[in-house]
Amino acid sequence: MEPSAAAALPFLKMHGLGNDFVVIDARPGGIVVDGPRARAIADRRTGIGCDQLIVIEPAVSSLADAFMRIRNPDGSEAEACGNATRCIASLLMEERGRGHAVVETVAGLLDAEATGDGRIAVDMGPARLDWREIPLAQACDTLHVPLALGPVSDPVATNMGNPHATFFVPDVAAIAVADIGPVLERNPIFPERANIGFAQILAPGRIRLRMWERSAGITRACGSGACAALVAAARRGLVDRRAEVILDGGTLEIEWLRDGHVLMTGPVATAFSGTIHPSLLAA
Ligand SMILES: N[C@@H](CCC[C@H](N)C(=O)O)C(=O)O
Repeated sequence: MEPSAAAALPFLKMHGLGNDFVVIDARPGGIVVDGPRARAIADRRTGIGCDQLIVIEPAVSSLADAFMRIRNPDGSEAEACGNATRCIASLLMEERGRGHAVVETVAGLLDAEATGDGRIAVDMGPARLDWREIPLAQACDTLHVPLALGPVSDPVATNMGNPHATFFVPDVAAIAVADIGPVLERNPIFPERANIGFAQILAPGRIRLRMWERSAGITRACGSGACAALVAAARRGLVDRRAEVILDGGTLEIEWLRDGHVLMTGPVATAFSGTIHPSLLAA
């Protein structure tokens, strides 16, 4: 659809634990929110501002309620976003008047259900552990990736639909995430870049996690990052298969099921709504 025809395009501002999204429903008009438009909207100085732009599109699969397209602030497309999946699932549940929804993404179909206490649980699909699936640039054991920078080394790589590397550290508060995060994200061992997590084991069932997200930088929470951290910690024998992951913006409950799927449970919130200024769609 041409930008002029989309002059009154409405949006919702939602977030999961402070990981914030501009949500556009593209089902009615078929509007295309491409990379340049996503960049313009996501810009916190000149646009609306968000960690990710989320576009709801008609489902491709007959098993899904809608398709969720995820764009990072640089306009690139991400394959997964745990916090946004909870947000979109809650919108679809409200729309359909039921307590479950199936959200389609480029990485697959994600089942979600309301837990009854205001939170949403999402089956984030299987954690993928082979180096080719992360992807990494060279064959290696994903439990010990040969990568080090300053005080961090030896991360665990996990694909939760999107690529993650989790570093275990004794004190996450001491890590200069803004300095080393962008360098690690772009290390040549990650041909598609990677989301970088810094995790501290607080107790057998509690992980403190700070995130540097691919393209978005430091965010208050990252759902897929929390899933990756739990899987990484369980593979290292540091926690059991279920833990609370405490992010800057709050806590997610994560469980790595025996079938390899990862279950993420947490809150969703709507902050405000508005319409997108046509200049942001002219990009
Ligand atoms: N905030 C997200 C992850 C968003 C995508 C990520 N930046 C990527 O590029 O893979 C989450 O909650 O999972």
